[in-house]
Amino acid sequence: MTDATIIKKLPSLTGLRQRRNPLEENPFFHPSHGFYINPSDVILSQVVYDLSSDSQPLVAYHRAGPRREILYEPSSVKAAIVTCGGLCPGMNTVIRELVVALWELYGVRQIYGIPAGYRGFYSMEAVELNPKIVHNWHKKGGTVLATSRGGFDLAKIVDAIQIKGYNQVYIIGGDGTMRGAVAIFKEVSRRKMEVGITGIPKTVDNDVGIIDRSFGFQTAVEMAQEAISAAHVEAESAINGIGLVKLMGRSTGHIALHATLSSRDVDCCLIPEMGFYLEGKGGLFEFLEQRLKDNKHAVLVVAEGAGQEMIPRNETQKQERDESGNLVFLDVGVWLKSALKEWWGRDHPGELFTVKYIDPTYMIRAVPANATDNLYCTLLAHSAIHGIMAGYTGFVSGPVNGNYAYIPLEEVAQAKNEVNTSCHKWAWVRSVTNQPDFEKKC
Ligand SMILES: Nc1ncnc2c1ncn2[C@@H]1O[C@H](COP(=O)(O)OP(=O)(O)OP(=O)(O)O)[C@@H](O)[C@H]1O
Ligand SMILES: O=P(O)(O)OC[C@H]1O[C@](O)(CO)[C@@H](O)[C@@H]1O
Ligand SMILES: [Mg+2]
Repeated sequence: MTDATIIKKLPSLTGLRQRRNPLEENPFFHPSHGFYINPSDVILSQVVYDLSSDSQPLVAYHRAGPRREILYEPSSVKAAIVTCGGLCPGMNTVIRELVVALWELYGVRQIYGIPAGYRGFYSMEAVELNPKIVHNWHKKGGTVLATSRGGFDLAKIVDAIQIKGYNQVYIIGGDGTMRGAVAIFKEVSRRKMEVGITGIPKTVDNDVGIIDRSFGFQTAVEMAQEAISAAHVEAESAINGIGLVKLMGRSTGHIALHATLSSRDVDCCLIPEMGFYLEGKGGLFEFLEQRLKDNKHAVLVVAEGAGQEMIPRNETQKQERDESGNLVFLDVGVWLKSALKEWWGRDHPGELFTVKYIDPTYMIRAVPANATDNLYCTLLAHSAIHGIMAGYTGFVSGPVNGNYAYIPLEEVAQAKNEVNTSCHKWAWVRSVTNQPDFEKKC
């Protein structure tokens, strides 16, 4: 650690009295040396350095985990848990583990689920939760609490937190949710309320930055394999067959990229971070023409956000947004399928050709988390609880270089994890598929 190390400070509650962590007395834990995390323990944000270049300051985050001293008297805790945005494998596991760990580790007895996302704070009755109620939730896809987009009314939400007396709020959601959580955290601080606010990043697209990856992502990639295999079988069993699979990924192509690398059946992977074009030298049609000549079939994987700028839109479609304000996308798979058919009919009249389009969109996210993601969700929930019990607020827990860290919420809300098309991973995709370097023309 050098003088140039920047340690990302976390906001803390100030009006509560320090007390011993009740884990000390918990019959299942025998806190040994090293069990508690020192407030001075940090995780470095970067572990790869170029020693030949000028040294940059090191950036470090506080390490997540139980603290010897905490700020809440467990019997005074009234916790609220909310899930917002789209579904993601593992949401129920996070809820379950928050409830079970608050109850079992810290002895908290007042735990409430807020139904249907942010709007639920002020428009619906909260549900009382305990370990019995949530015991098998980790085996279910979706979120038992229900979720929604939109409905973010800051004043009403914070009023509800104040009136109901919640003093710990666990917010599970994606980038939009995290931006909302920042606003709640700031308003709660402005009103001088002693309420811990923590975000648990959820995004099947894996588009949240700083953390290594988001929960549910690996499950989604695994689920995508079935669609790609089916597309491959369909394409192989036809004359000049093309299997086309559209995968989630609004503005990032992580699912498409990882599914492509895992499958090895994919001939071309199209992602939002890399523009592509259809006609002419180096275009998609020329590439597919050659693949069909060589292999008699081809498999295309396209992320939903890819090629959006090429799809013709009417004026209404140009303006269309979902309840949260996200642009509504047109179906790139449907557009691509029709463009492929038009191309083949034009350039190869009378020759057999088939495009089988598979859209497993919701099937890859509306499933329970796999074993790896379930474990990950558990560690996230535990980290969040330990942090909030210690009095931190306005933070997010997540793995940074393999270790769990507490990251300022504002930083996470702003950070975006895009596929870096100049890095090794994308080069690897191109070496596996041998697809064109569309960037040459784009
Ligand atoms: N800038 C913002 N400020 C306050 N609230 C926001 C903001 N952006 C989005 N929200 C709210 O956050 C919630 C979830 O947002 P959104 O629907 O964009 O999903 P998300 O959290 O990004 O998850 P995902 O994109 O992974 O499905 C919604 O209730 C929305 O109103
Ligand atoms: O149809 P919904 O629920 O709005 O969700 C669709 C979006 O949610 C995500 O799964 C997460 O943002 C995106 O990949 C997708 O565009
Ligand atoms: Mg989002």
